[in-house]
Amino acid sequence: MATTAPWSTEVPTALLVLADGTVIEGRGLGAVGSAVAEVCFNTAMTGYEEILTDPSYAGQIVTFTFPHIGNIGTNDEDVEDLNPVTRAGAVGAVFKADVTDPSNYRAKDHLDQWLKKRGIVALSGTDTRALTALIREKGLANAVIAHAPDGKFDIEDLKRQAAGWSGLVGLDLAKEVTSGQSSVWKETPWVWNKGYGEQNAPTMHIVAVDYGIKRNILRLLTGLGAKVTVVPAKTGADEILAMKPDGIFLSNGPGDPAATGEYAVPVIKDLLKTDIPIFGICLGHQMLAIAVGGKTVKMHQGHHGANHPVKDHTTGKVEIVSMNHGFAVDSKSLPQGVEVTHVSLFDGSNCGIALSGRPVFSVQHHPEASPGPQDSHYLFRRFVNLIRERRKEPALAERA
Ligand SMILES: NC(=O)CC[C@H](N)C(=O)O
Repeated sequence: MATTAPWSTEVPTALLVLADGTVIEGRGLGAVGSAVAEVCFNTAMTGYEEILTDPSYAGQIVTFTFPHIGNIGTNDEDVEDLNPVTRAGAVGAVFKADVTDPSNYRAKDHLDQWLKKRGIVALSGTDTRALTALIREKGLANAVIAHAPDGKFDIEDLKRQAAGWSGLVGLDLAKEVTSGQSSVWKETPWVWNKGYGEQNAPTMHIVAVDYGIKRNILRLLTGLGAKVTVVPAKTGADEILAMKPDGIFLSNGPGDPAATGEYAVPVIKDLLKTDIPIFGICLGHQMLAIAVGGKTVKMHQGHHGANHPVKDHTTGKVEIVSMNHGFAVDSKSLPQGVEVTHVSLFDGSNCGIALSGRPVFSVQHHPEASPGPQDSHYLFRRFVNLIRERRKEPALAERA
């Protein structure tokens, strides 16, 4: 069913075609061409550049519920993907309002040009509330987003492509977006009027397994005094342990955790045989849960936004967090010895686990924010404190 819209007298230059045959029209921007992916919605009001460059969005089209996207332009600093070869992130974007010229002192590029350079196909001028309502009602949808400046589309072919795509379930995308080689990360968090800093006097060594890692995770680790070595997703446990890490970090990433677990889970199981502190975020959380015997499930509409309330059962405190996941750990599947530490106050889904009496924990949400609130930054301190405890060093205050 085509939407009736104010531009219906014009020729639409972009289409979003859902697997059920729904056709949504709009104006094209960004890359010309098409992309098959899962369409989700993100409710964050800021941080579109970080969202679109989060490698966990590989295989997805992001519908922004905030109506004005692009008005602060783009810069070279707010990107979150690490691998310059894959430039992983969302493959498509849907906006309500047309993108205006950038107005911000940090802007380097217009969002339209930036989307083109990154190969992201986008559509503006559509009713994103209606699309969001549709996803909430029917669930995350497989779709094709297409942009043709002359407005010529083979709609039947687009419908076939959307309906024919097998979807994210069973898809391992971490292997597509991970770094090709190990590297040392030195950049520390952004400070007003100074920009990013550099960590040149680390006091501990963290090895971060890159399943599609976000830069701000690395910055927060270096900011707490770590040297961080980033290693590719398929690095073996022996190789990781040979680097003599004080702590091991399991990153976020795209795709189905169950599919990624095929190579990641055996490594995590081996790492769990040591007493080295381990911290996982999002995909890393899901794979840690699988490694200890739990299961993940596909969610109906996923969690993508920067205003999700989560309760930390270990302190009783509620934090407002950044989220980006379409799969979740099934709390009921977790064996004895695995504590549920965090729960979503939106739907009760699992948001964190810890292994009883061991320095191992993980969370579903994104404590690094970027974009989003910084309520959960304390989790990086919790991880660093586990490392400090093992090294018999005094703990940092959990909140800065
Ligand atoms: N941000 C992430 O790491 C996402 C994890 C996983 N791909 C999911 O969608 O649930």
